[in-house]
Amino acid sequence: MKIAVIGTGYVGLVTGVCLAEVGHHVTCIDINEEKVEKLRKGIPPIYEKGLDVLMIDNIDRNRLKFTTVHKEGLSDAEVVYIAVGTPQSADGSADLTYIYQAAKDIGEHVNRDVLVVTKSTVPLGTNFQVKEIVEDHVKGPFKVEVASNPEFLREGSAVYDTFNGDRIVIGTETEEAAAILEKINEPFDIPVLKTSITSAEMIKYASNAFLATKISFINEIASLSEKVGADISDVAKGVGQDHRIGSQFLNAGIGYGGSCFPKDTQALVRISEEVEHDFKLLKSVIDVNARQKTTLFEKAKKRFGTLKGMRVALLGLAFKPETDDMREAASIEMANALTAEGAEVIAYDPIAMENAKKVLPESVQYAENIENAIKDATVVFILTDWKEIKEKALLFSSLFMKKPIIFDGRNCYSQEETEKVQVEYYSVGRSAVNERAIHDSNKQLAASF
Ligand SMILES: NC(=O)c1ccc[n+]([C@@H]2O[C@H](COP(=O)([O-])OP(=O)(O)OC[C@H]3O[C@@H](n4cnc5c(N)ncnc54)[C@H](O)[C@@H]3O)[C@@H](O)[C@H]2O)c1
Ligand SMILES: O=c1ccn([C@@H]2O[C@H](COP(=O)(O)OP(=O)(O)O[C@H]3O[C@H](CO)[C@@H](O)[C@H](O)[C@H]3O)[C@@H](O)[C@H]2O)c(=O)[nH]1
Repeated sequence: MKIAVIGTGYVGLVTGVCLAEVGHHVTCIDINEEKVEKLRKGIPPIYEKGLDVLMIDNIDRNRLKFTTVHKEGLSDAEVVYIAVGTPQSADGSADLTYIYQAAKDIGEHVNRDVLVVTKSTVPLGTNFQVKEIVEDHVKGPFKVEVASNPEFLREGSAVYDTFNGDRIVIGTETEEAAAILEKINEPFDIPVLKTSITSAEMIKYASNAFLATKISFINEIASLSEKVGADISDVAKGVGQDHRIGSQFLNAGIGYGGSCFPKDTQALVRISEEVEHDFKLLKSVIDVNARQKTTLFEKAKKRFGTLKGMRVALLGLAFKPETDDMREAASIEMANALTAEGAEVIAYDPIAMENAKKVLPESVQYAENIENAIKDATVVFILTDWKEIKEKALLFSSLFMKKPIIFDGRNCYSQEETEKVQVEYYSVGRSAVNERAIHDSNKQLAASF
């Protein structure tokens, strides 16, 4: 099939590349010339495992093209995917500016009957607006159909997820439109759920809201566990072994971040308000997450009194491992709080440092490896559970720091391992380790700054 994809971000690029991989002829369109220039050379502008190989392969096979000229990609396309951003507006709702512009672009440039498929996460009713805008701008007697085909990929495993998804949701007004999308997706061999457009739009928000709820729930249990002396790792394991609950998304930590959960939970609250529904549960999920983001910093404040003048190592900057995405990363709030406190921050991330430099305070310094980040530091904060950080941070802290102290926002280590290497260790939902042994000497250390 001849397919156009508008937007080459995490979703558009992965979708375009994977559709080409299963045999479709795909043109990806983006307004960002620099991005398209890179893409044409086979260089993905994002870090995503396995994407570069598939991209180059499909460019070579002439099944995948990139352009900034909408007409080039749209005039001949039978199916057009919209995968532009839907960022959070000032009032929390989804900003649909890019969606409306993409719909206008489609209307102005298509030259045949077209099926417009929305992959972007959009509020209920948006697909009908897209249809209206496209119809208002088409320059011929072309039939316009729309479909909601929400995307469930996770950053860091986006290619894998596209070929191994749990379901493909197809929301359409007609059986014909659904049949076209089923045919396109047939090679992926993933179960298809056909629904109305509105239900498909709701499935995406409900899925993200539910996963965010699981995280805030386990973080609340973690806070409680700390107070009553339970261990959240054991608690989450025991809870998750119940198949009705499931073990995934029960990792307590410094809260959820990223390009989706924060904005999509806020957007769903706004969607609810528009129909006069007070979504109390989701509002609490958001509040708990906001509080969770500050817990590690508060613990450190309690431990030291002040962090003024201290050299603090931040390990892991991306919002999660295996991505260079800094959107709503916990490191942003932490770096801001530490800098405001007067701490000297030295940061390390295996992949996200270039992106981090654009959003972290200017005073933050960057180390080229874990060892350099921690060797002169008084305290280490772990914010992203990269494999490399999990493997090295504890050992290196015990070897290279004078009095090793770690605040771990991702529970990377067991209590036993930290006890063994004599590291003073604070995590989430578990009691502190080696706290008393060196507490007093460190208090004196803090007082000397
Ligand atoms: N990132 C994820 O993991 C993920 C997963 C599932 C769903 N989603 C949803 O998918 C959508 C896209 O997310 P993303 O992270 O890929 O966005 P992104 O911001 O990384 O990329 C969007 C791209 O669209 C381009 N663009 C904007 N307007 C355009 C236009 N008129 N014509 C051509 N290109 C245009 C931008 O230049 C940009 O490159 C959002 O609605 C998001 O909520 C994202
Ligand atoms: O047990 C957990 C699991 C995740 N997180 C955090 O939650 C955030 C989101 O993680 P994850 O869901 O793995 O990453 P995303 O790439 O943001 O993917 C989510 O958001 C996408 C965009 O809508 C959806 O497509 C995916 O299905 C959905 O998982 C990150 O900050 C994680 O650190 C936790 O704190 N504890």
